[in-house]
Amino acid sequence: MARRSAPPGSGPAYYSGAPMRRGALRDPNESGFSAFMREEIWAPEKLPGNLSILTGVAVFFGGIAAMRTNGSRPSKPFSKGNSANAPSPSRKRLVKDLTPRSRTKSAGKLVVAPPPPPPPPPPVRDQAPHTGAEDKLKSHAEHKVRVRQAIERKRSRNAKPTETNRGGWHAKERSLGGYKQKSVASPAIDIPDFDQPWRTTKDQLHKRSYRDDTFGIKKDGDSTRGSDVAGDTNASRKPHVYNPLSDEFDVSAKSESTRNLPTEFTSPPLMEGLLTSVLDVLGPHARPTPIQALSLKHVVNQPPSSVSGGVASTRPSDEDSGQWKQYLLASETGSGKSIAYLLPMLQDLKLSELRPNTACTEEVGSNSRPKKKLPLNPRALVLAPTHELARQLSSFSKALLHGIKLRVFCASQANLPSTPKRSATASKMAKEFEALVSTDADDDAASSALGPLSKKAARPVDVVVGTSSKILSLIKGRGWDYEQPNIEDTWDKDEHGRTIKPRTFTVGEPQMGLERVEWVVVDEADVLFDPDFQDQTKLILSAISEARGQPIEESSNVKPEPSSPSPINYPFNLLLSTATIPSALAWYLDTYHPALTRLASPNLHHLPSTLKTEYSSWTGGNRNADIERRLRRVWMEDALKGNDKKSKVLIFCNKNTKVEDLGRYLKEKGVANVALTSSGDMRKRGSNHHLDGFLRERERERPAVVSDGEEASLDPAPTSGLDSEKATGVSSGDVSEDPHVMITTSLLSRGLDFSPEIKHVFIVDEPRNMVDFLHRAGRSGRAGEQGKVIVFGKTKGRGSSKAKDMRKRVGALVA
Ligand SMILES: Nc1ncnc2c1ncn2[C@@H]1O[C@H](COP(=O)(O)OP(=O)(O)OP(=O)(O)O)[C@@H](O)[C@H]1O
Repeated sequence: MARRSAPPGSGPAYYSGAPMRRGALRDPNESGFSAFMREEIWAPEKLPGNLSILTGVAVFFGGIAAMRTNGSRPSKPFSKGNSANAPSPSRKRLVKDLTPRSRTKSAGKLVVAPPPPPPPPPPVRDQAPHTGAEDKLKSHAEHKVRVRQAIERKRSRNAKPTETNRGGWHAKERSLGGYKQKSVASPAIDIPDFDQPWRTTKDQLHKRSYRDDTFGIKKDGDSTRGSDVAGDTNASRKPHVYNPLSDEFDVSAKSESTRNLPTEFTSPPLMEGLLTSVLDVLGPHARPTPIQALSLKHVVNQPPSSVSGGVASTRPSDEDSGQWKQYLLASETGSGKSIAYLLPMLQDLKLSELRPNTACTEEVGSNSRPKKKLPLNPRALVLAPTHELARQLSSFSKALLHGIKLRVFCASQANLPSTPKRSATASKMAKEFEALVSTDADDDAASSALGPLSKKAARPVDVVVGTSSKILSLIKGRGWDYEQPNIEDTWDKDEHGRTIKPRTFTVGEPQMGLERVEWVVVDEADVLFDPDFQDQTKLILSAISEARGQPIEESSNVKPEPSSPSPINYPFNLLLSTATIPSALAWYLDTYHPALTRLASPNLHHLPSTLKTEYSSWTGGNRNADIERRLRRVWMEDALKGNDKKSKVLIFCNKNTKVEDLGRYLKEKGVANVALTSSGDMRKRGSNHHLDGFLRERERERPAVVSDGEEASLDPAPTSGLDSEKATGVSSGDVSEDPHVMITTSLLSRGLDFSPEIKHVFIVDEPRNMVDFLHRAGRSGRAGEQGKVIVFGKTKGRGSSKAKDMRKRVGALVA
């Protein structure tokens, strides 16, 4: 049967059409309002819902009305004994009552400001009969007063600092001859004058309240030393704030804050010649960094008024009192600690030289009977953990000595242990040294060791800089620590299987006397007093004490510890310098040097404020490829910024094998690089040429002007480190350009002053601890230069929690 077609305009079969509209059945005479009421309000299906809405609205408005009349205060007064009839306060009110009215943030904790004065009493009314209307009026007036007070409180919290609350939380940026720092002052904590240039920012203070009191001096058991800071102590007010890094750093709370630090290198006056050299090196507008200011104030012996590069008439007061100085200088990386310890030392050496009856030539101690004169007889020693650092420090010291003509000798010749096994270069150097020192007698011998000086210009060495092991071999003779294998099983065998008795090794002659040593600087003290290196360092210090006639006797009965210290008083000035105070160092100092004064900058244990932190995620594939990509991104950013020069990048790995692997990979990809491991051949050269292009280069040292105006060359080949000779033998990808990448381990993370061209530090392996991180990162962003540290890590999936934890820790270091 044929299907009937649907009528035109009809919908599909499932389409039911629009429902009939209500209005369709409406009485045409009914008004719109009554239709609305009938259909929307009174309609039986809507009535219950409408009634609940109405009830809700009524309760809401009723509640408001009730609160307005009775909410602010119990309608009936109640006493302690009558608390039963007290209205139960709302939770909001309860909280409000328990919370201090006004709070001020200070130094990372909430400092509770005194509560505001009580609200003014309500206007006095006539003693008229009490009516309900009057109660309402009264509560309304009180309510208005409270609202006004709340507004005022809010305003005062947001208010800009006034003159009396100068600084408040307002950070002020100042430019300081190369050092740009933010400054802030808060009346709530005791930090130095507002005029001091190295103030911390609000954020810094907030994040590290525990450090506010590390600015300044700490001298256990001696409150008089800090007499010029008397009254400044804020130890009692120090908030206890949890520091997530406290297991790694000493955040001891025993320091005092200090005021009135010098803001110029001239105050207190340095000797004229020394001041000129400092300004030559740093620039004419340079100002002391915080740690330098502390050193100028507390460690530098001011020259007597008769001296301004001329002749001193008296010894410095410290010497008169028979007190040897013991100071720890602690401040963040790149903040100028070298100058902070060199200035007091060099100035004092010069002053003692100018003194009548020159003490610098006297030998001290009861056993100072005339001995065989040794080639080196310095008055100061500077100990450094690596040869590279020793060379750089020696060059830097020389640059500071043009004006005062003291002589520095770098004891580091090659990066080899002091065993008889030496490379050809090293033994050649040793022979040269021995030949030089054996040709002349007495002090001239030492000066001849310093290079081709004419006899007229020859002077004894004043300062020796070197690694502990090198200095020990100068003191005790080359190979003093060489252990002759006595067990026959370890001896070599010839082709017939017979054991060959090893050649007896003769320990070399000592080359350095210690009787005249008056100053010892231990740079990177946290390394050199680390349990691994402590023995060597202490051996040198005891040897000096013995040579000066005051041998150190260690008590063997009780094992000393901070609670029962065993103070060691060395008969010379001892300066320790460090960017981090790990717990081990703090323990050592508390135990053996409880009287040592700690000078610390406000930014200690934080990254330099000019150093930005960035995180880079591994993609999950080839990590070397990720590093290469990031390197290229750095250079692309340089190009986009219009920089002609590609910035240099320092990459830190944990292991030598990783260094070599990454070096090879980058080389294959055409990225020229220097891969430097602790055992690399490049380090055996006895110079810093392997770091050329990466270390900060200063103007080549000017020849020293000797007393009669004659010029003489000071530089022996091994000590220079600033020579422009290009490094050879470095692994290089693209031979057409100098390497822009250096890959290394923590070996080079200590103390070295890298070039400002190093704008990026890559940390590709998780450092062992935060101390290590601070030192690695601190190779960039030095002396107020901009820098960036890029931390690589896994941000997703398994193993990412480690990276997250690392981020948290790094976050706590951000200044
Ligand atoms: N007052 C200053 N003004 C400008 N530059 C300075 C000042 N003092 C030092 N510098 C420069 O800052 C750089 C870093 O100095 P230095 O190597 O002494 O830092 P440091 O605190 O010892 O660092 P690290 O902890 O890494 O050893 C040097 O190039 C130095 O010349």
